[in-house]
Amino acid sequence: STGSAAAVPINAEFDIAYVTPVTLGTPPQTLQLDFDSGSSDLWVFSSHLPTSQIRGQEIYAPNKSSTAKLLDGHSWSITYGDGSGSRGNVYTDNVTVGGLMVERQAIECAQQVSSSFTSEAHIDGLVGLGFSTLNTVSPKSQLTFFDNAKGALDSPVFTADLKHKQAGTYDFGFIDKAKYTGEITYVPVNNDPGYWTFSSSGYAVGSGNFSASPISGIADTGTSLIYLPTAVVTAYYRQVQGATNSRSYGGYVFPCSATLPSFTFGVGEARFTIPPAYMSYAAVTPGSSTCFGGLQSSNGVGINIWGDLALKVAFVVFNGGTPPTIGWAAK
Ligand SMILES: CSC[C@H](NC(=O)[C@H](Cc1ccccc1)OC(=O)N1CCC(N)CC1)C(=O)N[C@@H](CC1CCCCC1)[C@@H](O)COc1ccncc1
Repeated sequence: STGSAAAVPINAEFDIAYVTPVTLGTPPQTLQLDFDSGSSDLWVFSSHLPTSQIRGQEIYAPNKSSTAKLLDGHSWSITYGDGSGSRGNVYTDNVTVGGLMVERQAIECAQQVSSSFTSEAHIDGLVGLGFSTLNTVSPKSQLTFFDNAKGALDSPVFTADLKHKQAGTYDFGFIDKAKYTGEITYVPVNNDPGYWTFSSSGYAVGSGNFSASPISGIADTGTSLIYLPTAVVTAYYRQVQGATNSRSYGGYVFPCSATLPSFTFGVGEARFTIPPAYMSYAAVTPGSSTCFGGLQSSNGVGINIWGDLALKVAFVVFNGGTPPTIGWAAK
């Protein structure tokens, strides 16, 4: 079997996250979920949430689904890198993504979400696509949608074709040759503790020379930006007039009028260049002439992260075979 579903940017201006329609239960309840290769819980806004924590999101009501079953005595609680979090109880039910159905998928129903989730009306929950070792359900941890689907897939892979300010796709079980050009460069994945961790072969700032120093980081569809070591980040912002690392804004900012260099990263012999226009994010406050950089330091995060900003200039194959690998191709 295979599946294919749209990845739609939630913000018309900046690609800060992408959501994908997912149907849950019988009769089907459709929610817009953020597919996140940086975590491994499938959780949703639910009928178990206080209404004060729901502001425009769609909810999943297990008691309205004839195929929902309570996973008795199980709970979950998760905190993300940006400090947001949620927790609740667990049901199993049918979950369908782009024509691909998994029966008895653990659906983690939120009983509490942090304020940043309440204020993000476009995200009704997450589908974790990291390795199942990261799943937070207790006392028995649960499998991700991908791990549950894997055995039935034509090939044990999913691919991400994210785009700038337009809908892309997540495909499951097959590699669509129409979505990329040239060859796919595969590199090893270290899935301990459970991220899609791979080694980039180096980077270049603008037209500068390529620095061939390996950078270990995670391929993370659930993170908007790129978080890399300080040496890389300072080399980049040294080329940006008026750039500063702002404590108050929590990262590198610069005048929105600044001329930005492109940023190139390597995967094996392959090279991927992020154009200058993609390297600036929202103004720090609406209407401000100070903009937030797409490249930030990983110092405060603890791991290097290749988020949507890097993923959207490539076609990426998450190969869940043995051993797992990750493939990057131009498009
Ligand atoms: C440095 S990990 C920060 C990262 N969260 C982001 O990237 C959020 C995404 C977002 C959220 C809500 C609206 C719009 C965008 O966006 C921003 O933080 N920003 C974008 C906008 C920009 N102006 C400021 C910075 C993050 O926790 N991801 C996790 C998934 C994420 C959680 C929040 C909801 C959306 C999905 C996940 O993959 C990585 O989990 C961990 C990473 C490292 N150790 C532990 C966990």
